[in-house]
Order: sequence, then structure tokens, then C-alpha cells
Amino acid sequence: MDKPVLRVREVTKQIGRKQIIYPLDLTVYQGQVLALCGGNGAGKSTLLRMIAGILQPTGGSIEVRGVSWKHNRRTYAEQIGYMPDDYLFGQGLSAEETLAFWGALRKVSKDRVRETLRIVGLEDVKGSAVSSFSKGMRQRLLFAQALLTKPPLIIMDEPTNGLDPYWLESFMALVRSARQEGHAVIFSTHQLTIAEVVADHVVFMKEGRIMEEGTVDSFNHKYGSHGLQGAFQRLFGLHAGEKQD
Ligand SMILES: Nc1ncnc2c1ncn2[C@@H]1O[C@H](COP(=O)(O)OP(=O)(O)OP(=O)(O)O)[C@@H](O)[C@H]1O
Repeated sequence: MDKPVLRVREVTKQIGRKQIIYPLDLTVYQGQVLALCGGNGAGKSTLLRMIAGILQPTGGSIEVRGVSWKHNRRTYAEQIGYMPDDYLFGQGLSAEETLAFWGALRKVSKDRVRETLRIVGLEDVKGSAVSSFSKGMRQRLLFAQALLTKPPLIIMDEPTNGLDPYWLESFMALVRSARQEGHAVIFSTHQLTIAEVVADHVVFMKEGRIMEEGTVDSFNHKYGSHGLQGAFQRLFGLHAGEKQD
């Protein structure tokens, strides 16, 4: 696990007069799962959108497998799969049509489209209109979209929002198998228990800065058995065990 897939160096983001991200460094290695935690407005989505190439940093550099978006957008885009926190799906399209559309844009075979629908458990409803889907089903379709090309880097913004306990478990299993296959994964979450179970490295952000980071073990060592809760409590002033969002 020592080959860097994502390198973020001194990245900043300013929108208007507001500094949203202060100079920030981050590395995610092949086969590593990194969880971005923090309260509302910490800058997690902004950082993930910059890594996904949707927002441009004001300063600093972002490279995926040595390629920067600035210098080679197409190759950069081929290295990543991005699951946004929300998405307005085209009205009337079925799950399969939606995924096939994304697949066609990225030259993915129809077999892979079907395989991905199966992986995220939407095979039985592939002909149903996405507009009839629950939040959890839409999340799974967005997740499928991010997995389609088996990209080296998978970026997910709040991927577990709206998932029921069954799909939470499945999601964690999928992330573990992505890690085993050598993908690098970075995702944001408000659910510390998810980070605790699935992440190799946890980063806490607050007001556009990284406040603390390390392995779950290192947090447990520092804060006791509920390490991430303890860190959250110290950073955000909540009592351990309280709802974080
Ligand atoms: N386009 C924008 N214009 C002005 N401010 C913005 C813009 N986008 C984000 N912000 C501000 O940047 C800060 C970080 O927002 P961001 O959505 O990245 O946080 P977050 O950690 O993902 O929050 P949440 O957990 O609530 O999703 C917030 O204060 C937000 O209001």
C-alpha cells in the first residue's frame, strides 16, 4: 500500500472573498480507503469536487497517478470515478438506460453495465424509471456509475446517505472489495461508525482545514475505545455518542 494514487499539495479554494479551503495536503495510496469526516460546512464536498475536477483549486496541485487535471483533463478523468452527494436524474429513463448512457460516454461494454447493476443490487429493477426510486436506490445507481470503469481512484461524497442497514453493510463490503482490488477510495461521511469500520485512514476537517488525521487505531490509542467519537467531541464540542450531523 505504498503507491500514491492521489496527491493533493497545498490546495486552496477561495470563492468570492470567502476562503473555503486553506492550504491542505493529502495522499491516498493504492488499496487505501480514506474517510473525510467533519461537521457541516467543513469543506469536505468542496475538496472532493476539486479532486473530481468539477471545481478548480485557487492554488496548489492535485494529481491522480501523476496526472494533473490542468495538464491533461481527459487522462485525469479516466483515472477517477465520482459519486456526487446528489444528482438530478433524467426524467423517464430507467436505471439500465441511465447507466448505459454513462457507459456509452466512457466506452464501457454493455456487459459491464449489467454487471455493475448486479453489483449494486439494482438488477431486478433495472427497467424501472429512476424517478420512482427511493433515495437509497438512487445512491446505489450513483455508486454504480462511479464503479463503471473500475477507475484507480473512487471519490464519493456522502455515499451512505439514505442507505438502509442492509445496504450499509453491502456498501462496506463493496468498498472493502474495491480496496482489495487495489483501488484507492476517498469518501466523506457524517457517520463515524462507517469510517471506523471501513477506513484505513481518517481525516477530520473543520472550517477548511485538516484538524487531525490518522488510522482508527491511532485515534483509539489517543481517545480510548471510541476514538473517532472522542476526536469529534474534542474538535466540535459534542458529547461522544451524540448524533454528529
Ligand atoms: N459556491 C459557493 N459559494 C460560497 N460559499 C460556498 C460555495 N460552496 C460552498 N461554500 C461554503 O463553503 C463551506 C464548505 O462547504 P462544503 O459543502 O464543502 O462543506 P461540507 O463539509 O461538505 O459540508 P456538509 O457536511 O454540510 O455537506 C461552507 O461554508 C459553504 O457555505
